Amino acid sequence: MLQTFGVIGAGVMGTDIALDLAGYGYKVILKDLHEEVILRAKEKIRREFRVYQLTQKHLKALSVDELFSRIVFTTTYEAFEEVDYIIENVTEHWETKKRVYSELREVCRDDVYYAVNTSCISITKVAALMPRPELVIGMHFMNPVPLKEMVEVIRGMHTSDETVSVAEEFLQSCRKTPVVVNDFPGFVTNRVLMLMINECIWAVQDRVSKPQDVDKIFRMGFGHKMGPLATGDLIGLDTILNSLYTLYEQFNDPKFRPAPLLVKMVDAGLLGRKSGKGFFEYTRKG
Ligand SMILES: NC(=O)c1ccc[n+]([C@@H]2O[C@H](COP(=O)([O-])OP(=O)(O)OC[C@H]3O[C@@H](n4cnc5c(N)ncnc54)[C@H](O)[C@@H]3O)[C@@H](O)[C@H]2O)c1
Repeated sequence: MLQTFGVIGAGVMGTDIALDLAGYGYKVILKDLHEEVILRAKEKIRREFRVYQLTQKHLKALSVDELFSRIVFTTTYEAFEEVDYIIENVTEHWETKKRVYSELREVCRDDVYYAVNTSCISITKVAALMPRPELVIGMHFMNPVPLKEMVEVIRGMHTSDETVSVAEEFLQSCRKTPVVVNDFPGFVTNRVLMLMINECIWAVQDRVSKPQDVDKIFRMGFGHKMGPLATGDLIGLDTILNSLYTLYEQFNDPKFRPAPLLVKMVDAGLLGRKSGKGFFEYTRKG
Protein backbone atom coordinates (compact mmCIF):
# COMPACT_ATOMS: atom_id res chain seq x y z
CA MET A 1 0.00 0.00 0.00
CA LEU A 2 1.24 3.47 -0.82
CA GLN A 3 1.74 5.51 2.33
CA THR A 4 4.65 7.87 1.97
CA PHE A 5 5.17 10.18 -0.99
CA GLY A 6 8.42 11.95 -1.80
CA VAL A 7 7.51 15.22 -3.51
CA ILE A 8 10.56 16.75 -5.16
CA GLY A 9 10.52 20.48 -5.87
CA ALA A 10 8.57 22.91 -3.66
CA GLY A 11 7.66 25.47 -6.31
CA VAL A 12 4.26 26.22 -7.83
CA MET A 13 3.30 22.55 -8.34
CA GLY A 14 5.18 20.74 -5.56
CA THR A 15 3.61 22.84 -2.78
CA ASP A 16 0.07 22.31 -4.08
CA ILE A 17 0.66 18.58 -4.55
CA ALA A 18 2.04 18.26 -1.01
CA LEU A 19 -1.01 20.11 0.34
CA ASP A 20 -3.44 18.02 -1.69
CA LEU A 21 -1.89 14.66 -0.75
CA ALA A 22 -1.62 15.56 2.94
CA GLY A 23 -5.26 16.65 2.82
CA TYR A 24 -6.15 13.12 1.72
CA GLY A 25 -4.18 11.59 4.60
CA TYR A 26 -0.92 10.67 2.86
CA LYS A 27 2.45 11.31 4.48
CA VAL A 28 4.56 13.63 2.34
CA ILE A 29 8.25 14.41 2.34
CA LEU A 30 8.63 17.69 0.43
CA LYS A 31 12.16 18.36 -0.77
CA ASP A 32 13.74 21.38 -2.40
CA LEU A 33 17.27 22.69 -2.61
CA HIS A 34 17.39 25.63 -0.21
CA GLU A 35 15.98 26.55 3.18
CA GLU A 36 14.55 29.82 1.86
CA VAL A 37 12.46 27.92 -0.74
CA ILE A 38 11.21 25.63 2.03
CA LEU A 39 10.21 28.62 4.15
CA ARG A 40 8.32 30.12 1.21
CA ALA A 41 6.65 26.76 0.58
CA LYS A 42 5.45 26.53 4.20
CA GLU A 43 4.01 30.01 4.02
CA LYS A 44 2.30 29.27 0.68
CA ILE A 45 0.76 26.01 1.93
CA ARG A 46 -0.52 27.70 5.10
CA ARG A 47 -2.06 30.55 3.07
CA GLU A 48 -3.58 28.37 0.35
CA PHE A 49 -4.92 25.80 2.80
CA ARG A 50 -7.29 28.46 4.20
CA VAL A 51 -8.47 29.32 0.70
CA TYR A 52 -8.97 25.69 -0.40
CA GLN A 53 -10.79 24.94 2.88
CA LEU A 54 -13.59 27.23 1.71
CA THR A 55 -14.51 24.94 -1.16
CA GLN A 56 -12.98 21.51 -0.43
CA LYS A 57 -15.20 19.50 1.92
CA HIS A 58 -12.51 17.07 3.05
CA LEU A 59 -10.26 19.95 4.18
CA LYS A 60 -12.93 21.65 6.29
CA ALA A 61 -12.57 19.27 9.26
CA LEU A 62 -8.76 19.45 9.18
CA SER A 63 -6.67 21.95 11.15
CA VAL A 64 -3.55 23.51 9.72
CA ASP A 65 -1.51 21.74 12.45
CA GLU A 66 -2.91 18.35 11.41
CA LEU A 67 -2.08 19.11 7.79
CA PHE A 68 1.48 20.16 8.66
CA SER A 69 1.97 17.05 10.86
CA ARG A 70 1.67 14.99 7.63
CA ILE A 71 4.34 16.97 5.73
CA VAL A 72 8.09 16.77 6.36
CA PHE A 73 9.90 19.74 4.82
CA THR A 74 13.51 19.07 3.93
CA THR A 75 16.52 19.97 1.81
CA THR A 76 18.08 16.49 2.07
CA TYR A 77 17.27 12.90 1.07
CA GLU A 78 17.62 11.68 4.67
CA ALA A 79 14.20 10.01 5.10
CA PHE A 80 13.84 8.77 1.54
CA GLU A 81 14.26 5.05 2.24
CA GLU A 82 10.68 5.04 3.59
CA VAL A 83 9.25 6.61 0.42
CA ASP A 84 6.86 4.42 -1.65
CA TYR A 85 6.13 6.83 -4.48
CA ILE A 86 7.99 9.82 -5.92
CA ILE A 87 6.23 12.77 -7.54
CA GLU A 88 8.92 14.91 -9.13
CA ASN A 89 8.17 18.57 -9.85
CA VAL A 90 11.53 20.26 -10.35
CA THR A 91 12.18 22.99 -12.89
CA GLU A 92 11.16 22.24 -16.50
CA HIS A 93 14.75 21.81 -17.65
CA TRP A 94 16.23 18.55 -18.87
CA GLU A 95 19.62 18.79 -17.14
CA THR A 96 17.94 19.67 -13.83
CA LYS A 97 15.54 16.73 -14.04
CA LYS A 98 18.35 14.40 -15.13
CA ARG A 99 20.44 15.30 -12.08
CA VAL A 100 17.51 14.70 -9.74
CA TYR A 101 16.82 11.22 -11.15
CA SER A 102 20.49 10.27 -10.86
CA GLU A 103 20.23 11.22 -7.14
CA LEU A 104 16.90 9.44 -6.62
CA ARG A 105 18.14 6.15 -8.02
CA GLU A 106 20.84 6.17 -5.32
CA VAL A 107 18.58 6.96 -2.35
CA CYS A 108 15.25 5.24 -3.09
CA ARG A 109 14.31 1.57 -2.78
CA ASP A 110 14.18 -0.51 -5.99
CA ASP A 111 10.40 -0.90 -5.91
CA VAL A 112 9.57 2.82 -5.81
CA TYR A 113 7.30 4.28 -8.51
CA TYR A 114 8.27 7.56 -10.16
CA ALA A 115 5.71 10.07 -11.43
CA VAL A 116 7.25 12.78 -13.59
CA ASN A 117 5.26 16.02 -13.43
CA THR A 118 6.36 17.83 -16.54
CA SER A 119 4.88 20.12 -19.17
CA CYS A 120 6.69 18.65 -22.18
CA ILE A 121 9.71 16.53 -21.26
CA SER A 122 9.66 12.95 -22.57
CA ILE A 123 8.65 10.37 -19.96
CA THR A 124 10.48 7.69 -21.95
CA LYS A 125 13.70 9.72 -21.80
CA VAL A 126 13.40 10.13 -18.02
CA ALA A 127 12.63 6.40 -17.63
CA ALA A 128 15.81 5.56 -19.54
CA LEU A 129 17.78 7.09 -16.65
CA MET A 130 16.34 4.61 -14.17
CA PRO A 131 17.19 0.95 -13.43
CA ARG A 132 13.50 -0.05 -13.71
CA PRO A 133 11.95 2.09 -16.46
CA GLU A 134 8.67 0.18 -16.18
CA LEU A 135 8.04 1.96 -12.85
CA VAL A 136 8.22 5.46 -14.40
CA ILE A 137 5.08 7.27 -15.54
CA GLY A 138 4.06 10.83 -16.40
CA MET A 139 1.61 12.59 -14.09
CA HIS A 140 0.76 15.97 -15.49
CA PHE A 141 -1.25 17.73 -12.80
CA MET A 142 -3.30 20.80 -13.59
CA ASN A 143 -2.75 24.05 -11.71
CA PRO A 144 -4.04 24.74 -9.03
CA VAL A 145 -3.84 21.06 -8.11
CA PRO A 146 -6.41 20.90 -5.26
CA LEU A 147 -9.07 22.49 -7.48
CA LYS A 148 -8.43 20.58 -10.70
CA GLU A 149 -9.90 17.14 -11.06
CA MET A 150 -8.28 15.99 -14.30
CA VAL A 151 -4.74 14.62 -14.36
CA GLU A 152 -3.11 13.71 -17.67
CA VAL A 153 -1.32 10.41 -17.06
CA ILE A 154 1.39 9.61 -19.57
CA ARG A 155 2.43 6.10 -20.49
CA GLY A 156 6.09 6.00 -21.47
CA MET A 157 7.40 3.41 -23.91
CA HIS A 158 8.37 1.08 -21.03
CA THR A 159 5.68 1.97 -18.46
CA SER A 160 4.05 -1.27 -17.28
CA ASP A 161 0.28 -1.86 -17.06
CA GLU A 162 0.71 -2.33 -13.32
CA THR A 163 2.36 1.10 -12.97
CA VAL A 164 -0.56 2.65 -14.87
CA SER A 165 -3.10 0.87 -12.60
CA VAL A 166 -1.28 1.95 -9.43
CA ALA A 167 -1.21 5.56 -10.69
CA GLU A 168 -4.92 5.48 -11.55
CA GLU A 169 -5.89 4.02 -8.17
CA PHE A 170 -3.78 6.53 -6.29
CA LEU A 171 -5.25 9.48 -8.22
CA GLN A 172 -8.78 8.22 -7.70
CA SER A 173 -8.06 8.02 -3.95
CA CYS A 174 -7.48 11.81 -4.14
CA ARG A 175 -10.73 12.28 -6.11
CA LYS A 176 -8.91 12.94 -9.36
CA THR A 177 -9.89 11.73 -12.81
CA PRO A 178 -6.89 10.33 -14.66
CA VAL A 179 -6.86 10.47 -18.46
CA VAL A 180 -4.19 8.15 -19.86
CA VAL A 181 -2.35 9.24 -23.02
CA ASN A 182 0.79 8.07 -24.79
CA ASP A 183 4.17 9.74 -24.49
CA PHE A 184 4.68 12.26 -27.29
CA PRO A 185 6.04 15.84 -27.05
CA GLY A 186 3.65 17.99 -24.98
CA PHE A 187 1.22 15.02 -24.67
CA VAL A 188 -2.27 16.37 -25.52
CA THR A 189 -2.52 19.33 -23.13
CA ASN A 190 0.63 21.28 -23.78
CA ARG A 191 1.06 20.44 -27.44
CA VAL A 192 -2.02 22.64 -27.87
CA LEU A 193 -1.96 24.99 -24.86
CA MET A 194 1.64 26.18 -25.32
CA LEU A 195 0.94 27.03 -28.97
CA MET A 196 -2.13 29.00 -27.99
CA ILE A 197 -0.38 31.00 -25.26
CA ASN A 198 2.62 31.64 -27.52
CA GLU A 199 0.42 32.82 -30.39
CA CYS A 200 -1.34 35.25 -28.03
CA ILE A 201 2.07 36.60 -27.01
CA TRP A 202 2.93 37.07 -30.71
CA ALA A 203 -0.34 39.02 -31.09
CA VAL A 204 0.59 41.33 -28.18
CA GLN A 205 4.12 41.70 -29.59
CA ASP A 206 2.69 42.60 -33.04
CA ARG A 207 0.46 45.19 -31.31
CA VAL A 208 -2.70 43.53 -32.52
CA SER A 209 -4.11 43.94 -29.03
CA LYS A 210 -3.32 44.55 -25.36
CA PRO A 211 -3.01 41.60 -22.91
CA GLN A 212 -6.28 42.57 -21.16
CA ASP A 213 -8.19 42.48 -24.45
CA VAL A 214 -6.60 39.26 -25.72
CA ASP A 215 -7.77 37.54 -22.55
CA LYS A 216 -11.18 39.21 -22.69
CA ILE A 217 -11.72 37.75 -26.18
CA PHE A 218 -11.08 34.23 -24.91
CA ARG A 219 -13.13 34.67 -21.74
CA MET A 220 -16.13 36.43 -23.22
CA GLY A 221 -15.95 35.10 -26.77
CA PHE A 222 -15.05 31.48 -26.14
CA GLY A 223 -16.25 31.02 -22.57
CA HIS A 224 -12.79 30.21 -21.18
CA LYS A 225 -12.64 30.64 -17.39
CA MET A 226 -9.23 32.24 -17.66
CA GLY A 227 -7.57 33.97 -20.63
CA PRO A 228 -4.39 32.48 -22.19
CA LEU A 229 -2.10 35.23 -20.90
CA ALA A 230 -3.40 34.97 -17.33
CA THR A 231 -2.94 31.20 -17.70
CA GLY A 232 0.65 31.81 -18.80
CA ASP A 233 1.20 33.99 -15.71
CA LEU A 234 -0.30 31.26 -13.51
CA ILE A 235 1.88 28.51 -14.98
CA GLY A 236 5.04 30.69 -14.97
CA LEU A 237 6.42 32.32 -18.10
CA ASP A 238 9.78 30.58 -17.59
CA THR A 239 7.97 27.23 -17.67
CA ILE A 240 6.11 28.29 -20.83
CA LEU A 241 9.39 29.27 -22.49
CA ASN A 242 11.17 26.06 -21.49
CA SER A 243 8.20 24.03 -22.74
CA LEU A 244 8.24 25.80 -26.11
CA TYR A 245 11.97 25.15 -26.47
CA THR A 246 11.35 21.45 -25.76
CA LEU A 247 8.46 21.24 -28.27
CA TYR A 248 10.46 23.16 -30.88
CA GLU A 249 13.41 20.82 -30.49
CA GLN A 250 11.41 17.57 -30.33
CA PHE A 251 9.08 18.23 -33.28
CA ASN A 252 11.69 20.20 -35.17
CA ASP A 253 8.82 22.43 -36.25
CA PRO A 254 9.08 26.25 -36.39
CA LYS A 255 5.46 26.65 -35.32
CA PHE A 256 6.71 26.20 -31.73
CA ARG A 257 9.31 29.01 -31.88
CA PRO A 258 8.87 31.23 -28.81
CA ALA A 259 7.84 34.85 -29.33
CA PRO A 260 10.84 37.16 -28.70
CA LEU A 261 8.63 39.13 -26.28
CA LEU A 262 8.32 36.00 -24.12
CA VAL A 263 12.11 35.54 -24.11
CA LYS A 264 12.59 39.19 -23.17
CA MET A 265 10.08 39.01 -20.32
CA VAL A 266 11.74 35.91 -18.86
CA ASP A 267 15.17 37.59 -19.17
CA ALA A 268 13.71 40.56 -17.26
CA GLY A 269 12.43 38.31 -14.45
CA LEU A 270 8.78 38.90 -15.35
CA LEU A 271 7.68 35.33 -14.70
CA GLY A 272 4.01 35.85 -13.85
CA ARG A 273 2.41 35.22 -10.46
CA LYS A 274 5.50 33.68 -8.91
CA SER A 275 7.53 36.89 -9.42
CA GLY A 276 4.57 39.26 -8.87
CA LYS A 277 4.44 40.47 -12.49
CA GLY A 278 4.01 38.99 -15.95
CA PHE A 279 1.37 40.13 -18.42
CA PHE A 280 -0.56 41.28 -15.36
CA GLU A 281 0.43 42.46 -11.87
CA TYR A 282 -0.13 40.55 -8.64
CA THR A 283 -0.11 41.89 -5.10
CA ARG A 284 1.63 38.80 -3.73
CA LYS A 285 4.32 36.55 -5.20
CA GLY A 286 3.66 32.82 -5.49
N1 LIG B 1 3.33 25.61 -13.24
C1 LIG B 1 2.38 24.86 -13.79
O1 LIG B 1 1.24 25.33 -13.97
C2 LIG B 1 2.66 23.44 -14.17
C3 LIG B 1 1.58 22.60 -14.48
C4 LIG B 1 1.83 21.24 -14.77
C5 LIG B 1 3.13 20.77 -14.76
N2 LIG B 1 4.17 21.62 -14.48
C6 LIG B 1 5.51 21.04 -14.46
O2 LIG B 1 5.84 20.77 -13.12
C7 LIG B 1 7.26 20.96 -12.92
C8 LIG B 1 7.47 21.99 -11.83
O3 LIG B 1 6.89 23.22 -12.25
P1 LIG B 1 6.67 24.45 -11.25
O4 LIG B 1 5.78 25.38 -11.94
O5 LIG B 1 6.36 23.94 -9.89
O6 LIG B 1 8.16 25.05 -11.25
P2 LIG B 1 8.81 26.08 -10.22
O7 LIG B 1 9.87 26.79 -10.96
O8 LIG B 1 7.74 26.87 -9.53
O9 LIG B 1 9.46 25.12 -9.10
C9 LIG B 1 10.49 24.23 -9.37
C10 LIG B 1 11.18 23.94 -8.05
O10 LIG B 1 12.14 22.90 -8.26
C11 LIG B 1 13.21 23.17 -7.37
N3 LIG B 1 14.39 22.38 -7.75
C12 LIG B 1 15.25 22.56 -8.79
N4 LIG B 1 16.21 21.62 -8.74
C13 LIG B 1 15.93 20.83 -7.67
C14 LIG B 1 16.58 19.69 -7.09
N5 LIG B 1 17.71 19.20 -7.61
N6 LIG B 1 16.03 19.14 -6.00
C15 LIG B 1 14.90 19.65 -5.44
N7 LIG B 1 14.26 20.74 -5.94
C16 LIG B 1 14.78 21.31 -7.03
C17 LIG B 1 13.40 24.67 -7.50
O11 LIG B 1 14.16 25.19 -6.42
C18 LIG B 1 11.95 25.15 -7.48
O12 LIG B 1 11.49 25.44 -6.18
C19 LIG B 1 7.83 21.41 -14.28
O13 LIG B 1 8.36 20.32 -14.94
C20 LIG B 1 6.60 21.97 -14.99
O14 LIG B 1 6.72 21.88 -16.39
C21 LIG B 1 3.96 22.93 -14.16
